[in-house]
Amino acid sequence: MGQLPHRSIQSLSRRHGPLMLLHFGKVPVLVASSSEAAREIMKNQDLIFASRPKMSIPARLLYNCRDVAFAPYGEYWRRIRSVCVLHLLSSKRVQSFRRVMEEETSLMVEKIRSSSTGVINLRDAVASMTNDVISLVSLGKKSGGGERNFHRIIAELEELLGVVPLWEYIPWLSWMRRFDGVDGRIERVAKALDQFLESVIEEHRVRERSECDGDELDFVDILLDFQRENENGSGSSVDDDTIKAIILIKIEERDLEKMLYLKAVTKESLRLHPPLPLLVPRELTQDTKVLGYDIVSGTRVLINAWAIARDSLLWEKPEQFYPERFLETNIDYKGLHFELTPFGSGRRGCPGVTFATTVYELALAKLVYNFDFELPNGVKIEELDVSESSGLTMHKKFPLLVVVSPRTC
Ligand code: HEM
Repeated sequence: MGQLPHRSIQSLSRRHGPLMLLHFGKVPVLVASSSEAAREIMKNQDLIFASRPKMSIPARLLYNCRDVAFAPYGEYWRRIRSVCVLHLLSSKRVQSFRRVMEEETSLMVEKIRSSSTGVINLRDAVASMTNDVISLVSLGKKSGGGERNFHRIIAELEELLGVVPLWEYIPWLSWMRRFDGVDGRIERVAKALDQFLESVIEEHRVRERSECDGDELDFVDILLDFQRENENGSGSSVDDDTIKAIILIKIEERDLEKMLYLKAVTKESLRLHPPLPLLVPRELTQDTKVLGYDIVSGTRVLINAWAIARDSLLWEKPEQFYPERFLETNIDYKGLHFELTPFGSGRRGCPGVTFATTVYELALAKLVYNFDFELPNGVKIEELDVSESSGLTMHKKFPLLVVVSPRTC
């Protein structure tokens, strides 16, 4: 599979077709690489494809998969997802985070403006702003000191969630665990995360809540309220580990309406560089047929959204960055168009779409409004290295260094 499995799977599917059944050790894995196959899995048969496989690394790091993204399909998942969607990720709630987003994107612009070096690492500037927005709305405080360290741990968590160890699929290779160092990293990260989240929860518990306006509550406040309501009411209890697991998946993720070109640029960026190229693995819970092939219950499912978004049968000049293509079509990434699903679709589709795209578009709008950008040392745009790094989420491998100059008009 190599470091970039979406690329290896794409070349395999070019030879063997858009629906392949692979065997990772003993585990059957169905790989979908066409929009028809993706529609079949995420829409027509969504219910029986809505579970997640139990994988040992997420289980250890995410409190036995008590987070929304890795929890198996069922009542527990339905309950915590609805808390996230209703209280944290709805359009109304995202609008209430708007002030934080405005302030942090303006602060990013000011930092860039006052930088004396002239050459800016844009990748890190945007990542740091996104981390600050997410820290503020989730934890109620900004990155700094201990939290900076926390962002390093989160980066390591993200990397570990993307590791697919051989011993996961081939049990007799489990002796390798003693030598590959993965277990040690998992234990270190799990401990550091737990200590940090414990302290955040404790701080929120002892903090006096003044006449708090509902909109000022952060994610942890809301989850603690949910915990209290469940203790007093008839619902089943929500313990601290559940709260920690839910916070983690939120953090890890990290008058625009009229700006059509800007929206087209967002779509084109997500088409060419979806942060989760293979989405999040699913698991089939019932025997079925997909595009005429029999698939047995328990099969894992990967959807190569990256390959579908570059399929030459669906896209003209698919490798070219050409935002204008979206000015002439209504295709978007909200889960209804299976040629573009960077956020997945159906029951397990990403509930953070509005949150993510609002921050992204606001940051982009402020950057292009305030600055002109050039690549340093006369490098041409076609020469820019856009290689990807490995992990659960895909990042640009090398920093994006740019020379900025303030716009005068
Ligand atoms: C550009 C940014 C983002 C991308 C590309 C993205 C993409 C995805 C994808 C592909 C999935 C799996 C979908 C599927 O299986 O069909 C997912 C799930 C999820 N995402 Fe996002 N996401 C982003 C940002 C966010 C943000 C900011 C949040 C929260 C604040 C978030 C919260 C979640 C959650 C909770 C799930 C699990 C849903 C479930 O399994 O029920 N995401 N995301």
